[in-house]
Amino acid sequence: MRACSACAILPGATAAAVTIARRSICQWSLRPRRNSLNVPSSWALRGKVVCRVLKEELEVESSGYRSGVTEEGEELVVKEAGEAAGDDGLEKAGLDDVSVSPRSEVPVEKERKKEEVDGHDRYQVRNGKEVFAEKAYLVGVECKSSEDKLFSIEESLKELGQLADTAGLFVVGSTYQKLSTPNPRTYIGSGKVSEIRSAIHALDVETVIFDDELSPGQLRNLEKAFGGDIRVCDRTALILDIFNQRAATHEASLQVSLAQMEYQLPRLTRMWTHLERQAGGRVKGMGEKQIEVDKRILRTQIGVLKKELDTVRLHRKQYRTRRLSVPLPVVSLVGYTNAGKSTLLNHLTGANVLAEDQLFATLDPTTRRVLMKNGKEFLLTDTVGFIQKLPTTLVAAFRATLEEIAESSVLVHVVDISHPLAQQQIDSVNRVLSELDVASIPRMVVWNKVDKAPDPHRIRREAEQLGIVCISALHGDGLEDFCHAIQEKLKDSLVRVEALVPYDKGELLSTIHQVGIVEETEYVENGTWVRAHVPLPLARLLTPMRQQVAMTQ
Ligand SMILES: Nc1nc2c(ncn2[C@@H]2O[C@H](COP(=O)(O)OP(=O)(O)OP(=O)(O)O)[C@@H](O)[C@H]2O)c(=O)[nH]1
Ligand SMILES: [Mg+2]
Repeated sequence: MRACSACAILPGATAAAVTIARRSICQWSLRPRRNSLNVPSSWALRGKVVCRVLKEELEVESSGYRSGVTEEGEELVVKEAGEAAGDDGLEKAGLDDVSVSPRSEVPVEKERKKEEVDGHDRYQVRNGKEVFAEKAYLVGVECKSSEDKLFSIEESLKELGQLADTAGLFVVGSTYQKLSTPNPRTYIGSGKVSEIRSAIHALDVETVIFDDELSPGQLRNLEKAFGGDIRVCDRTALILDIFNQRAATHEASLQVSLAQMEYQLPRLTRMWTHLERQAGGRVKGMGEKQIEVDKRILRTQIGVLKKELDTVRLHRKQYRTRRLSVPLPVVSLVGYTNAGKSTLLNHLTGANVLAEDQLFATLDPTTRRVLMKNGKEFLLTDTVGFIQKLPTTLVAAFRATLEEIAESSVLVHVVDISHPLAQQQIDSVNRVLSELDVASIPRMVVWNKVDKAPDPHRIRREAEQLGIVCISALHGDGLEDFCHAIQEKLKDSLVRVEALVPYDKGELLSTIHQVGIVEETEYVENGTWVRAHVPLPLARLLTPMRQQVAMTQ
């Protein structure tokens, strides 16, 4: 099992240090120690408990109890210890800090209460794994200064709720505050902090999620202010957690790990502040030295990951070059997350890409061949969806994947027209695209999910006036019109070529007819002279034959 770097750096550290590390956001998952098995095998962290005697992976029994097996093969149920380990705990880590109770002593009633919220079972199956849904409380800030925001604070919080749900959390409440600028210490004002603290107690909240990226200092101060066992995280950490859960391929895992480590690096400090305080007068104590060591370890890991990613990307590039030898135009589907891109790819190509009503179902690009009724073909690529306030670390990490779309002949912007915030989603996709240097690629907008729109007839009329194709990727409506529109659009991206194709390259000539528009052909002594409009990959393939024509002119 791979250890979380935030945990892995801790062996040898003391109980109190681990307690604090536990409250920080784990490298690999937002809630690893409570309900996933992403803990190093020799470390079991639960509440304020550090147990080194448990070996093997741990199974969660309830939010308050974990079971495991000791090195002697004895089964244990570990329950949350009382208050922080204190100075004593600094010296001793391990079994001393753990309350051990036989399995039968687990208070079943309390356990059951914790397992349900409003009658819902908090154990849910996500991506084939059973996870325990923590209770989350959402917090947003509407800044008067930021007028360029596309989403209102209510809308943004609603989306944050969807993200939390996708990550497997139970949202039990939310609040927001209007400020001229966020408070540099706690992001929100002190009155709001107290209000949230009350809500935490009233609603039994376990995680507080902020809608914007918090600075390491703000995170630390908020955790301190909320006290106890409350985990504080931000939108970026939440999205990183979803990406981490979703990453299915080696490249996606590497990209997400890298983004998580880069997010973690400046935030490492907060694990050690408690220790520094405990150390009292001992300035330059263990905590201070340790943080440098930890940062160095993390930087080394980041370096290793970057190298590994470079290798993976080289393979992808080679694959792309090979694909270019298939002279078909590439059409890329882009759009807001959950717009229906994968559903469209699946319907058109019979592919089996995961498409579900969750955010960020797709992380890796998939390319499939589409054969149109008129016999012409193109390649269709499905890409990762966009979202407003996309974390910069993620944009950077996925830039290479998104670069795929820079090589497309046409970009199809898939819009969920049934969504109440369709226009805002369109604008934020356009914003991300403007950062990706794809302005020169012909673009086409398609309105999806018309079947779900409140007034499909009005939508269709509007689309017709704007020259936009309406489809229902789910039901397959309008796909013929869609393919036709793509073909028309592809013409914009075709390159005009004149080439002399030798007679022994007959297959190239038929490819030109198949994917391009032929204007004129003439049979001459050395081959077939052809003037046509062809997709860029084919134009590249024809380079030597085009040069021959150029030399004779
Ligand atoms: N009613 C209706 N639902 C649709 C349509 N197209 C897609 N959906 C649903 O919308 C949800 C999201 O579809 P996906 O294809 O996963 O969306 P996506 O754009 O690939 O999403 P990400 O991969 O997260 O970016 C799924 O539940 C689909 O069944 C449609 O035309 N009509
Ligand atoms: Mg998808």
